[in-house]
Amino acid sequence: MTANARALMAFNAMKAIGISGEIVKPVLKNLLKVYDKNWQLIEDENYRVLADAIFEYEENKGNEKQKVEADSHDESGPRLKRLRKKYQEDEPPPSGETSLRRQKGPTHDQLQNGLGEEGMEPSNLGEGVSGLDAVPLNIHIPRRNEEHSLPHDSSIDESEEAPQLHLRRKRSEPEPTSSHIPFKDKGKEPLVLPPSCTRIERVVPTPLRIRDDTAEPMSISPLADQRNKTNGHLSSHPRENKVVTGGAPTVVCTDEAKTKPGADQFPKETLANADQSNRLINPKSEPSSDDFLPLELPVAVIHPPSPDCRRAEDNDRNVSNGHHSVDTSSSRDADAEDESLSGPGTACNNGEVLELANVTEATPANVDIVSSNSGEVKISLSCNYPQRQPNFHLPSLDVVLKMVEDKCLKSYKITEPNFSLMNVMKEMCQCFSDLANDSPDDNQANSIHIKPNLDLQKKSNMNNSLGATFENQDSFQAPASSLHRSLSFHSSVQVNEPQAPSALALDGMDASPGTTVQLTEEVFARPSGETEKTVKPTDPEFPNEGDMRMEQTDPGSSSPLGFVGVQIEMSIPDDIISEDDTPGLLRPLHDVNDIAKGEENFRISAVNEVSSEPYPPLFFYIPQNIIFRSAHVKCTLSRIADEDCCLSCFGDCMSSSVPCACARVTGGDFAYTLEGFLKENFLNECISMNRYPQNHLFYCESCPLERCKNGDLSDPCKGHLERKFIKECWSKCGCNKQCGNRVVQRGISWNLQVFLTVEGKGWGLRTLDDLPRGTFVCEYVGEILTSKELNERNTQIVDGDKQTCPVLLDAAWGSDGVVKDKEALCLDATFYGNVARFINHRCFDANLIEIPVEVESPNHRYYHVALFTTRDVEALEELTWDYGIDFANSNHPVKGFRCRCGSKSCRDMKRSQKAKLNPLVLR
Ligand SMILES: C[S@@+](CC[C@H](N)C(=O)[O-])C[C@H]1O[C@@H](n2cnc3c(N)ncnc32)[C@H](O)[C@@H]1O
Repeated sequence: MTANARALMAFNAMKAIGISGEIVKPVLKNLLKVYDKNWQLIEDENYRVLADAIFEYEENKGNEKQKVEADSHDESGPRLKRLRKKYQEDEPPPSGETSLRRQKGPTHDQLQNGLGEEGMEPSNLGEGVSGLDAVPLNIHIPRRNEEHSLPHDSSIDESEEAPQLHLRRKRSEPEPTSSHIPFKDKGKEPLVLPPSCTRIERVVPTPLRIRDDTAEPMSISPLADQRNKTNGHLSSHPRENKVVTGGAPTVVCTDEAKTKPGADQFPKETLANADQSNRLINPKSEPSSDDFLPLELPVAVIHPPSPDCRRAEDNDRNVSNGHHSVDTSSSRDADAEDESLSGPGTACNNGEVLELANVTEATPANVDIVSSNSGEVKISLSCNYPQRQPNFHLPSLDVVLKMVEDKCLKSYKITEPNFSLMNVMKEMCQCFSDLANDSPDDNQANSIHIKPNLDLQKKSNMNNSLGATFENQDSFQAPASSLHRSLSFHSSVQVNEPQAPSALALDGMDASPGTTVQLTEEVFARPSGETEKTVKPTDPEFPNEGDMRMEQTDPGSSSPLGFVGVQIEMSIPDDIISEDDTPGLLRPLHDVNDIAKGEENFRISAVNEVSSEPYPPLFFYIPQNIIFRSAHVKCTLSRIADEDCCLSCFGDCMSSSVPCACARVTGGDFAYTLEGFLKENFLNECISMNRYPQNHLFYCESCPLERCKNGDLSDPCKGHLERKFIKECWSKCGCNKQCGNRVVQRGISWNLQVFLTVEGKGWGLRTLDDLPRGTFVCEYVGEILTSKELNERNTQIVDGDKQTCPVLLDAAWGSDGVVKDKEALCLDATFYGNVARFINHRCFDANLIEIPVEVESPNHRYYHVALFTTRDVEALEELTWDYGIDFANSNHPVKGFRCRCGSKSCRDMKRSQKAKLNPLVLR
């Protein structure tokens, strides 16, 4: 924000409490000097310092006036009334008190003319005195432990003409116990103030906003960020809402400053010396509680007049409260602002230069960077800076972050435009906090302790400073550091209340009831990486298409299209190709208690019982498909004719004796039983077609798969498997979300777990529940891309083991003869995917089968791929499905790997032959 904007906000804030700009201006100007243009300090606690300084200033002027009047008249005239209670040396401030004044303060005229005792009675102050509503003011309430101020120095001669500015030092305060904080003004009625640390839910329309320094992009998913940022809308997902008016972390926190416990805060000698300069802001002892660490702050001293005050200012960009100084741009702004306030050449019009002098010697400065939501875990930088090194200064945190991000972007080929180092660190704090707070006792039976890798521990000085142990822990469990490569995982077999997926609109708008949501059919990426969505004019090929507006009526329903229309411009990061564990691999960190990060109905934990490899490969967890780039997904309401929906149904279609229109695709019968499992016949047919494909292959005229390999000289189609479809009811149908013909769209309904396989297949997925045959397990979710795009992806990948495992959406490619490239779709879960990306392959007799499911589109080219059990599966059994790999065909889109499925019918002949020679190969 520019200095001018900040100045304007300061003026507005003061205006809101009745102080005119005329009064504010000189004081603000002076404050800027004192604080070395650190606006933060002025803005903290809703301009508390500024207000205090103004009152001081006015009081002094009032005193002067009274003095003059007393001299010239026998009887005293009206007196300026102090508006605030100044904390006296021995008197701690009231609990939770802030100096924020909600009362309508005196006008400039009142201040000039003096104000009678009665005039200051709250009852006479008019609206906005005690009610928060009337005052258009946002409040920056410091979090506990976070208030920092320097106390008033009683040694300062307050009768001086110049405003006495009080830098405030962190003051210890007990946690407020009441939300009603008495604000006394020499016996006046207390005003109701919000307690410190109180979340202010209401933000009144004003340029001032509650700052949310700690708020993370709730969703630590960059995708969500992308969605939010590129669309300029707030996402509808509650975790992503970061509106200051509500949501979780709206507590406004000032940056904390810390020091070594017990450190002498203000060396007496320096204070004494400075005092002689008649400008020392002398600290006074403040009550402290255990909650507070004494502050080690640079003390503000005022030097004697300097001929070159500008230079002095520039040389002394210093830190305050251990916090970073203003960045250079804001400094420039501040300079400009300073000039705008005082006019050119008057920057040092008092003939004084204020600087923040570092009075401690070789003092470590702690710069708090970021903390977990609850604040108990934080990342801070400890900086031991050399004594009196003239050029040493703590740089602006913003500038540091920018520099590191730029480096990361270059070094690690990060293509995510909204990549934020701060978010990564925030996520780290939160993960640490979550893991540390995860009580092993809660889940003892399901706790799996992995012995730390002692070698690695030794190498990396594993004895962590938290004193955490990795086995036999009592109450604290330290999360394993990814650097240390040791861990203690706890499986979370916790059943959450099933939650309806949040309403998502394609443009990222909050799809609240009745909201008109504009669905866009294609999303185009600009070269810059921004996204642009356009509604294409009617396509002659799809004559019914045109206006694609729809009414979103069900607030609890998932996206009507079942995928999020976000264009992700992404090239394959080098680290995927080379080394998953490359330091700096920039993907969201896994929450091993729930790798879905709350996106699914159930937590999906990740456990490693076989090695010290801590986490599954990193990827972006998405619960619904997203479009990569060129995929032409035709999902428009106008294309969904009424006959494709069961408009006349009501409640549960399964309760009707007559199958509804949606059952048409499954031969006039529902694919599901009343209990929500696949019907025997349907399942048997699907299994049979899968296992014995010979009779169910079709060949397209010009196969997109071959085309993208060889262009016009493409080989003939090698055949695609015809598949049986399920058609579920959806939002345009008359039934409700609980309708028995809506199974897949309701999401995962069983406890699943990601685990490291012992057979060397990498990570796999297993069930923690017994699953009956025909159970829907999960959808295969990933990026929707064209087979051409997939081919391009595959050609970039050189290491066979780090390949994509895409699913071709080719079940209907033969029906139209020639499929256009942009319509030849597939799903790839390598970078963006859901839990299905962990399901390993098993030849022939896998316990899962993939079945196409149409939810929102009658277009067979785009459908969902759902995985159902082919037999009863016991708890803890690995879930597998047959990728359909032709191990002999090196051109197969799923690149071959050495199959370790263990099936007697394993199709990987090389491996099978080896196994015959050495039975140990197949365990
Ligand atoms: C979709 S991923 C499955 C999850 C993967 N295991 C992981 O750790 O992320 C497919 C990859 O898993 C491995 N994989 C899957 N099934 C396998 C099998 N039967 N034998 C050996 N490796 C297998 C292969 O490396 C394959 O490329």
